[in-house]
Amino acid sequence: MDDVAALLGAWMMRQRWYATKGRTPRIRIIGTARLGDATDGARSFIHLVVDEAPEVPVLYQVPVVGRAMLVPDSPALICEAGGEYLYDGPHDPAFTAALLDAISGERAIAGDDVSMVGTAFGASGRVVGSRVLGGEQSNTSIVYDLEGGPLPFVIAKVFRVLHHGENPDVTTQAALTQGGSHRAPPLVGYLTATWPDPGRDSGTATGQLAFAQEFLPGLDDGWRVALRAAVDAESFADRAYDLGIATAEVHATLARVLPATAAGPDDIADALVSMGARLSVATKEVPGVAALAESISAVYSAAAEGDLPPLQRIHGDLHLGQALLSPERGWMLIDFEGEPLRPMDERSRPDSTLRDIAGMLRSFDYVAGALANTDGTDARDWASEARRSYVDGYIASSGFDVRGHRLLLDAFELDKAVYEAVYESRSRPTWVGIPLAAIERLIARSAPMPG
Ligand SMILES: Nc1ncnc2c1ncn2[C@@H]1O[C@H](COP(=O)(O)OP(=O)(O)O)[C@@H](O)[C@H]1O
Ligand SMILES: O=P(O)(O)O[C@H]1O[C@H](CO)[C@@H](O[C@H]2O[C@H](CO)[C@@H](O)[C@H](O)[C@H]2O)[C@H](O)[C@H]1O
Repeated sequence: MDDVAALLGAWMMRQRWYATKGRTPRIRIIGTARLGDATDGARSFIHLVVDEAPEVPVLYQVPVVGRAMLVPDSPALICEAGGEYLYDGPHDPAFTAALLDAISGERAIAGDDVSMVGTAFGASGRVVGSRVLGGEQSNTSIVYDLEGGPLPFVIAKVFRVLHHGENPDVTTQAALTQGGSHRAPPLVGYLTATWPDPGRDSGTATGQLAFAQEFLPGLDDGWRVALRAAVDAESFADRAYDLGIATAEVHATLARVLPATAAGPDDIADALVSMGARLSVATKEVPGVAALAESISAVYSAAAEGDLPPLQRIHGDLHLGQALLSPERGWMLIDFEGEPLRPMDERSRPDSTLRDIAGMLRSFDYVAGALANTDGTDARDWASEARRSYVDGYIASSGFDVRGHRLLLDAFELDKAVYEAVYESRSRPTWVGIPLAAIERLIARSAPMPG
């Protein structure tokens, strides 16, 4: 096993999803489960491995397929070990079929030090093809072509980094499916695992490994649709209005199906404390934020006077890239995993719907920012119209007086822009000016009127 661990580590460090780039992994396999054998003899496994090289060890899921024969020219080859060739599971048809079978067959799988079980919401179908979606980053998404079932296409998202506890990408979308929402692709099912965790009182941890949902082929996400409209100076008002309705409908279903609680002054105080904490981290990392920190704090303090609408499950990282526009079904929301920079256990807590609204408002501003960055096009009016219309649509569907909570909404927007400044400085430094400009605007508009 030690040899396999070292070989896996050498391969993992070259993968997009390897979380601590630049380090040499120190891998220990803590559990292995065999998903099944294909008719050609290929054996599908999921290894759970801990990388002990970083200060805080990271737990990964590594699905592999063992084959006796070499697959010529396969880019999915990981290594040769124990007399067989190991392949990266999501890129191998034996694993992709076994994964969907484990989910939709609701199979309980007892492995070495790890157990797994599938939960299904409906039948899927016979797999006739599968491929990994491009742009693989922290997760790996597999698209399936199916026959003989209710859905022609399914997408399975395989989480590479694992955590104990519920993953909102699964549980929030499961709630939407159970609540009958048409605003998110219906869930087909998911795979849960339990593994040893000496750091926990129970000695074990449980979390989701993967989920599958309907795949809607050929759709553009909202970011592309909006960017195209802005480039053509074509109004986005109607589509933004509909997106406001879609957001409100998702919120309504989630409030009905998952716990929602009235918010009191303590909740506002907590929300503002957490904004303050994010701000202080951001000031250490982004000089542009540090320069504005005092004024940002003043906006947060002003918001303390407001009243917070009820708290409930939300999307958590809503932006145009998380909305798909279907000609037949309208806007649908995806990727309910929450903000990647926020700890997983915080992401399922009841939160304010204003956070999602603020996230989408930021996204319209980003379209203008991205255009100004690329060719200097001024799309500020385009963005203002889209922002107004989005809020109008949200109010029309929910009846919730968003504009009556302007101070809090500004605070959530600022908080998101602060998050974005950190995100951009780490991932796309040339874009950091977009959230920084928004922070300046939000501060200016919140400043008390002179005289
Ligand atoms: N159900 C779906 N139907 C169609 N496309 C999807 C679906 N789910 C995801 N996608 C596509 O896959 C991309 C990545 O999915 P996402 O859930 O955002 O994964 P990640 O968290 O890895 O970014 C999306 O931008 C979208 O283009
Ligand atoms: O899609 P993810 O869940 O990984 O979200 C992260 O990446 C997003 C960028 O892809 C980032 O979104 C920011 O940039 C978008 C344009 O590319 C813009 O529409 C968003 O409004 C803006 O926040 C997101 O913040 C981050 O969590």
